[in-house]
Amino acid sequence: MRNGKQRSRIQNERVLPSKLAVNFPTEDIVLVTASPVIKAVTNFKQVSKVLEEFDVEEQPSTVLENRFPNIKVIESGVKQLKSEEHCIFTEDGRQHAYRKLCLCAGAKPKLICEGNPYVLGIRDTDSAQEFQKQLTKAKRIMIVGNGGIALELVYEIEGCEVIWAIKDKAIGNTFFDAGAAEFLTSKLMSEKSEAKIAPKRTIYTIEGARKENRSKAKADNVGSALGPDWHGGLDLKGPQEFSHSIHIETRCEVKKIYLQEEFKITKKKPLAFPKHQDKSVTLDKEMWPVYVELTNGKIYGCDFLVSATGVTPNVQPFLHGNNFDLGEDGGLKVDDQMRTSLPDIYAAGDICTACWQPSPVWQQMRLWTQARQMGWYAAKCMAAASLGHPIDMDFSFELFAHVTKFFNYKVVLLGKYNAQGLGSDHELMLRCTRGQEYIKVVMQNGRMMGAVLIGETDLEETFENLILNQMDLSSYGEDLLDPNIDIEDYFD
Ligand SMILES: Cc1cc2nc3c(=O)[nH]c(=O)nc-3n(C[C@H](O)[C@H](O)[C@H](O)COP(=O)(O)OP(=O)(O)OC[C@H]3O[C@@H](n4cnc5c(N)ncnc54)[C@H](O)[C@@H]3O)c2cc1C
Ligand SMILES: NC(=O)c1ccc[n+]([C@@H]2O[C@H](COP(=O)([O-])OP(=O)(O)OC[C@H]3O[C@@H](n4cnc5c(N)ncnc54)[C@H](O)[C@@H]3O)[C@@H](O)[C@H]2O)c1
Repeated sequence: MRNGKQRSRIQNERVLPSKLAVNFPTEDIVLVTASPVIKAVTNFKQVSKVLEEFDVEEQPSTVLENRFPNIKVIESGVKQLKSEEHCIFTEDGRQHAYRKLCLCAGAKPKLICEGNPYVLGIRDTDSAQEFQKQLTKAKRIMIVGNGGIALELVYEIEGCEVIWAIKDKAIGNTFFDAGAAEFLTSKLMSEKSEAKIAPKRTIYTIEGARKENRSKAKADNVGSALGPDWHGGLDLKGPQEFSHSIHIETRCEVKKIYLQEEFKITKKKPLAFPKHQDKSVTLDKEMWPVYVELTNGKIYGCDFLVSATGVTPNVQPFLHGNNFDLGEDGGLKVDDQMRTSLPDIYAAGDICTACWQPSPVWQQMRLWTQARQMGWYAAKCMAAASLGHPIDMDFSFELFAHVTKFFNYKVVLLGKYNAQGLGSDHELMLRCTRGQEYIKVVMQNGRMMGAVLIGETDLEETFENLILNQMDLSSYGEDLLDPNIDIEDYFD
């Protein structure tokens, strides 16, 4: 790569080409993308050692090309990879040789009923706009799934009845335990129930049962995925005059979706939208385009469904003829240098499955933050490999750290925030002020392993340090969460 004539061709990922372009100003860096726009990270803020906050902005590819003259953007989807020949074929009929390649083709929504026109997925700008368009005419929709997209939608949608069907007993299972879910549900169900109660320390067991004392817990081509605040520019409003109208069906999945004509023949009885606090069951007289039968036996009519049921890595265009090792979740397995199992091919972001021995307080989640960090680190690894230099694992993989917003609360997740993989040998400590803050820490052998911080707690930096330095905190006991103790001073 030292010779300017040799080429390094890189698949998509905004961070990665710019990092390479800086490292190798005399090389050709080629960004091949199916998307007509480049997603750029803007307003980047390093909140603490590992926590980052940023916006994501769509920019024309010329912005990148003007800024880095050795980057060339090719706007065409990759339809085939021939790894042995070190080349890719794009939909515009061209062939591109590479010396090193990084695959960053993201993921696709994993829909509950692929191909059904009444089941929408949300991934990119086009699918979000299609959803918005359909919503303007919808009187009732069903949202299936209990992760990031569902949490954002149920809070944002107005003027349309929403039936939220979740597999779990509490909301937001990919981010929260039952305690945090309860804190958020009260906000969702009544924006007015903001009355503060005295701060109270409570301990939750893994099952979420409340105890007053500390206890051992038993414990096709896709566009770029939308980024933080993706709904900010969309008016998620149905045609009706009310703001929120949400009914949650817990512990159920979708059993069958019927079209109107098909449903009429079944003679099954759909339920009306349950009105707030009305326990009586009423049958629905209205006609709907689709009817959804849930595994709990209930049937609801609606205009359409949103399947917010996770993602699957977008590996398909690259598999034919290439013997990649795949992870259990279908991603391209990458090692601690972001290398796939095939020579000179790296991968980063949603498409890959991290297969290195992770730090005890890090796990992979398909998030913008990790896609950015992986893209950055993959570029470093590619550069180091070309120069024959050794490279250490990037610091950002020492600790899982994610900052986001749910229900208008700032949410910070650190380390093993849901005690993932810790077994039953851990304790949870909690401080909660309804409508204001929810703080949970996960402790094991006196060490802090993870934390959930909801609201403006100002604790992220201190907790991040405590998790990273694995200090023995046994002697501090419950003082750790005492609202009258300034914990930052404590550990200075
Ligand atoms: C609605 C929504 C909201 C989200 N909100 C957040 C959030 O608030 N915070 C957060 O951290 N994460 C969020 N995420 C997750 C985050 O967007 C993804 O984790 C992140 O975008 C992954 O980055 P990536 O570069 O791996 O993939 P992507 O951003 O999906 O980029 C993949 C790129 O590859 C291109 N591509 C695909 N196939 C081909 C091909 N065959 N040839 C050429 N190019 C191809 C695509 O056009 C795209 O440009 C959200 C996701 C969604 C869907
Ligand atoms: N603020 C944020 O950080 C944020 C916001 C939106 C999306 N995202 C990310 O975008 C991606 C897509 O979001 P998402 O919400 O679709 O995925 P997700 O992984 O966050 O959640 C998927 C949910 O679907 C449920 N599920 C899976 N299969 C199901 C089925 N057959 N029936 C019913 N439920 C099922 C899972 O239990 C889980 O609750 C994820 O990587 C997510 O982390 C992040």
